[in-house]
Amino acid sequence: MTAQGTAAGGFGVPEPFGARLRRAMDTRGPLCVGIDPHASLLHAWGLADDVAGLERFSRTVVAALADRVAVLKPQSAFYERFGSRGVAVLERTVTEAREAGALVVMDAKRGDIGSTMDAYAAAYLDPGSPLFSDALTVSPYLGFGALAPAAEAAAAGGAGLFVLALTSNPEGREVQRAVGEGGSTVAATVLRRLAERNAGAEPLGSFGAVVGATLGDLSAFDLAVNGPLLAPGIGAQGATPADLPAVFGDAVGNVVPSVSRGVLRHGPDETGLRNSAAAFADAVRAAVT
Ligand SMILES: O=C(O)c1cc(=O)[nH]c(=O)n1[C@@H]1O[C@H](COP(=O)(O)O)[C@@H](O)[C@H]1O
Repeated sequence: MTAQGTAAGGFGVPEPFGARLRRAMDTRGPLCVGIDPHASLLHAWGLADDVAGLERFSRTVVAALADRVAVLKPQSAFYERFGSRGVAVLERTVTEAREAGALVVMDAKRGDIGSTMDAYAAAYLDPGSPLFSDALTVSPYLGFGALAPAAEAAAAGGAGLFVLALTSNPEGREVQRAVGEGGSTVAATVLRRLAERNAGAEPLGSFGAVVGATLGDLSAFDLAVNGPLLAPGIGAQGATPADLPAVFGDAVGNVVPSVSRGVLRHGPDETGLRNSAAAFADAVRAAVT
């Protein structure tokens, strides 16, 4: 069975994302590398800030890492800024990364009313779509329930969601730690709703939370959502793999630590990218075991 397994639930039934991710984490280690083609990185790699540069950058990251890291996470914004030709590069990047064995989390942070979420789900979570990805980052700030069409499409297509809960940036606090009608913080409500969605899933639910590695002690929050915890903020934003046990406590085994610029700055040399990802992966293993 590859990372893109299709038949664990019986012929024609896609294997759930959570199960595929758990296997990838166990065999490759849990690291996620973000593909964020900033203009400054294109320049640093000796590439032009144009569609050809974008394509070369993306192909290099995929060639260097898709056969070894559990997850690659392209950031849609850096492709969208080139219009339809940039989105075409994003499509090829997703396809090539998946063919090479990585799971792809599309970082597009979509979130809207339910009827519009249906269309976002068709774009990213329908296996027939050119942008189909193993999982999608989504925003719950139009209400967790508004994400239901995406959750249903993900379940039907063997894909997953990563719902913003406690983001890595300092500005997130005012929204995410605000206390809602029931007396819980917004983030605690998101986490509780994820736990409900993932109840009974084995070995891991398909509905994850985004929880920044930069946030320090999170013991006030119940991170036991029976789903993956995508943890950006390692590298350029200042968190390190050594921070993970203190931030995530007992949930650390379900953490997918995510690094973008911290790895990408070692390109365009493929060996440089591989060595950097391997060093992060080793540091994660040392911190978590
Ligand atoms: O959903 C995300 O991936 C995400 C959530 C979050 O809370 N913080 C965060 O930085 N991210 C994304 O993770 C990546 C971080 O990039 P680096 O700071 O270069 O490692 C960017 O693509 C961000 O958009």
